Amino acid sequence: MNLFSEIRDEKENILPFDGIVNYYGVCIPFDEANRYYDKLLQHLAWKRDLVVMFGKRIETKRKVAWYGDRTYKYTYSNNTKLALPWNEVLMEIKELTEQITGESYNSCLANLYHDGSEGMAWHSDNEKELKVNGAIASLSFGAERRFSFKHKVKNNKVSIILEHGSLLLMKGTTQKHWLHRLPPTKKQFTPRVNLTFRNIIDHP
Ligand SMILES: O=C(O)CCC(=O)C(=O)O
Ligand SMILES: [Fe+2]
Repeated sequence: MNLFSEIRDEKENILPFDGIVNYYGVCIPFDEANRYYDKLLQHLAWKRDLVVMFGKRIETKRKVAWYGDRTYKYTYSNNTKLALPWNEVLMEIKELTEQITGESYNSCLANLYHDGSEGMAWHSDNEKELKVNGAIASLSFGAERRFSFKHKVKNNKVSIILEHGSLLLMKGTTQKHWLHRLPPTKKQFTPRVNLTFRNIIDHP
């Protein structure tokens, strides 16, 4: 079954089962979202990411930056990152996200896609450092892009367009049962900034 949906009702779960994903739509007014977009491009410590593809470590064109309450370590693709301290713009957006979603977050992974040729392959955010079944809030700025979910066993698919200034919340057992990705597209030529607010388990 291939289910395509663009749902704006914040109360509605866009997944049919085995997880909860709420699309809140545009939460940040256009001018405000523009201001954040410019600030994020300018003030985040953007660096190319490392991924493992066909057993090889590859540097991506997509850039990332990672921030948190403390210098948390986060390891994926055999690559350990240390969180940087929050800056002003991220703290402002984090507080806004906490108000809207009613959840709290202690870290943020930021992604910068320069154009539609850059995306992110199927994965779930289930690294050992992340709180199990913790809420992950995803904010989008700049170019609109499609975001897709695929069930790990049943192959159900759900897609949504992430708009400038929008918020998507993944929670419950979503990461356990579903993969997600940002597919590349030939239809976008401008950058997109994505912020995913998460909770890292704070080991003493
Ligand atoms: O860019 C996005 O919308 C999603 C990014 C993502 O899935 C991640 O950082 O884990
Ligand atoms: Fe993800």
